[in-house]
Amino acid sequence: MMLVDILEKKIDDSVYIIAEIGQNHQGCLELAKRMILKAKEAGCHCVKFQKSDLPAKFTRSALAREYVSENAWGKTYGEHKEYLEFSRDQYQELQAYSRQLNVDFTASAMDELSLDFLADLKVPFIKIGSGDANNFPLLKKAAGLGVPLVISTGMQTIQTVEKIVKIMAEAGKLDYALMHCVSAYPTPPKDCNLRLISMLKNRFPNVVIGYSGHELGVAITQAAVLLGARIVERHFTLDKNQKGSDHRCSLETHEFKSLIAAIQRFKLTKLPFDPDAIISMLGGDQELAEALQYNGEKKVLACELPCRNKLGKSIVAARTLRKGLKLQLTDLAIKVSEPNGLPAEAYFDIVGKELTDTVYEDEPIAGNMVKL
Ligand SMILES: CC(=O)N[C@H](C=O)[C@@H](O)[C@H](O)[C@H](O)COP(=O)(O)O
Ligand SMILES: C=C(OP(=O)(O)O)C(=O)O
Repeated sequence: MMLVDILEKKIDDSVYIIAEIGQNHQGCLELAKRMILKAKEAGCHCVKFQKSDLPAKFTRSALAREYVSENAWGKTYGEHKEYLEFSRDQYQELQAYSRQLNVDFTASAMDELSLDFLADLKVPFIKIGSGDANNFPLLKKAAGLGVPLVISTGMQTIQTVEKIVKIMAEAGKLDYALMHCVSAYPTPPKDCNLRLISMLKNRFPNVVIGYSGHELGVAITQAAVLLGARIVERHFTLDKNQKGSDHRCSLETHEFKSLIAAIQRFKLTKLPFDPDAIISMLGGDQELAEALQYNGEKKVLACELPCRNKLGKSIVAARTLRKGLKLQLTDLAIKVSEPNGLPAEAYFDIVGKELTDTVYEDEPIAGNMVKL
């Protein structure tokens, strides 16, 4: 099955399944290949990686910060991320291997250079992860590339989601999907907020809605499908006990197989089901009930704050900017910064505003540095 068939609504009884290998390959090409093979054997339609150009995604101080964690692959966050990053040649090798196995191959583009890189590789679609859902210039650029997009919405407010849809509409972009997502690893069931899938479907009836889940197990993801998610993404691992931030909330091969088998048994043309029907269909327990309870409007949740602080994007100075300057777009860049600055969604709002402090290149612009 191809993603475009879902995006063009040519198929309405199937779900496109993405195995998010992400950085669960431990920086090892051979393990990455083995994971691709296992994901294909489990029945996934796509294997996905995460592509970053580190100086484009992170400020120098974000790369230099100490990373003290049992999941660290280096002393600093930069060394850690470098260890997990594959080169162009390695990407090409993984892409060729996926082609041999007849499984789609792609990655999330975590900065503008990575977006160009993936467009150049001619992947079937590009993923924009939650960390960039408020990175409006990246979204504008992505919308102009002529490549289908899958955009996650974790750590964001409904206002930001509306802005994403507006950016796509202004670019005349139709072939994109929005993924409901909560960026907490693992996400507690009560925070999964699955009803937002129905809300997104009602609010944006022309947009395909999917689910990128970080909870434990498969039942909540099955419920997401019964609410109408047509694309499912879950982290994939060959062993949940390995070192790394994402392994615990990932699915092993047998779990992907059981998730896919369950989805194939669903009568998807009868969708959507209501939460009570879903709980009884899935023999649901307390956790499923919590995931399906109404949790209010889409907002940034407390459980997402650690991820937003670590990987959320801020506005930073593209070059040294002197006090008194009226800010122009070319003065600004969007990166993960240490400490955080104004959130990326404020990018267009601060243009024309006066800077009250000098900000050095690659340093964050904080709220109190701009006369609003
Ligand atoms: C928001 C986002 O990018 N999340 C990604 C996708 O879900 C994650 O895979 C992170 O890259 C990962 O959890 C980071 O872990 P560490 O900080 O140990 O490299
Ligand atoms: C961060 C990512 O995904 P999500 O926001 O869907 O978890 C990603 O795909 O890189």
